[in-house]
Amino acid sequence: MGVEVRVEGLTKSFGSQLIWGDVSLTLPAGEICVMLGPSGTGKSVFLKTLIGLLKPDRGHVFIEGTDIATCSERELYEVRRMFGVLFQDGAMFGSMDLYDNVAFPLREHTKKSESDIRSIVMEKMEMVGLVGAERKLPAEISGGMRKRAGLARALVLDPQILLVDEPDSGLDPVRTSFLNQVMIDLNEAFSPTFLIVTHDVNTARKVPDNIGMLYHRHLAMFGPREMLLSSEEPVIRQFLNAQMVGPIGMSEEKDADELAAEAGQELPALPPIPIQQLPSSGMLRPTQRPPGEWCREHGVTPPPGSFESSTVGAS
Ligand SMILES: Nc1ncnc2c1ncn2[C@@H]1O[C@H](COP(=O)(O)OP(=O)(O)OP(=O)(O)O)[C@@H](O)[C@H]1O
Repeated sequence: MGVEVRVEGLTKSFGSQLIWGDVSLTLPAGEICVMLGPSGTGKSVFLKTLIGLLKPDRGHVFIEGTDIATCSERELYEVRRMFGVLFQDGAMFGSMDLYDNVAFPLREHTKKSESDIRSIVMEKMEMVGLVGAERKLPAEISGGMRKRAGLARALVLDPQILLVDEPDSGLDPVRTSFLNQVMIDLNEAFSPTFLIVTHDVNTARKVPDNIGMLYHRHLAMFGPREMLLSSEEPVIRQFLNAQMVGPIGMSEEKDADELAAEAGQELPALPPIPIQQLPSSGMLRPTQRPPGEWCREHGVTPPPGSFESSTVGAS
């Protein structure tokens, strides 16, 4: 079962460049969260700070009572064992075949026998649909397979928190959907807490329980999927609907002239909220809420057509 990650007042700069300031949010135990944001807003920096690879200037990251931001190297080493990380390019060792790549954390961090390692590696390879490709080198397989191999490797130490950096980068929409389905099924089976960083609006609209958005050096919003998909907040609305009209410009923020030119332009209506993607079992995951529940509980009228099966693919 996954654990909660509580972030309080987190601030990170490089020299005089503030990346983001005063970020507070809670990744609920066992839930799937997505972090969005225009390029360069510090999503990867956020992931690296959560796992202690980067030190924040201020603030805290609490995981089961340990503050990653201030703990000792020894405590950090222990807490890191709870994490599985899938980096953007899969971060495979080019000279090792997939089997050895996936076995690597087990050989590094445990004293397991080679036969135990074999059964764990093969179990994870099966979960991600890579049985038969064990002896391939990373350069011999497609980008989608490399991502799945990276995911298998992130799983071998049975992580309670999975951080996934842009699973869709370099993948076509069909392979992205397959990879999303693998992550949803893993969450159903083991309930690790997921944080997925992505640009892919389609993934953000259909996969997570919660969505966050970094913009203009702060966390613009974080909350349940239905809250953000029904939000009229201009930045959230523009990004989640991939529109050009709104405060976000090519170089992050539009200037006064660009915004003045847009004044009076009618914003397109909010599209329907799609049904959240189910695991392959067709049942709700343990932390998944029925369609429309958040809207009903909060008296929010969702856009027309929301939660109808015909909107499953809407993005
Ligand atoms: N180690 C570092 N030293 C100095 N600056 C850094 C470092 N790592 C990242 N940055 C800067 O932090 C900013 C945010 O980078 P980051 O890669 O987190 O953005 P991102 O939102 O993940 O972008 P993208 O969506 O394009 O991947 C960038 O301006 C980057 O140059």
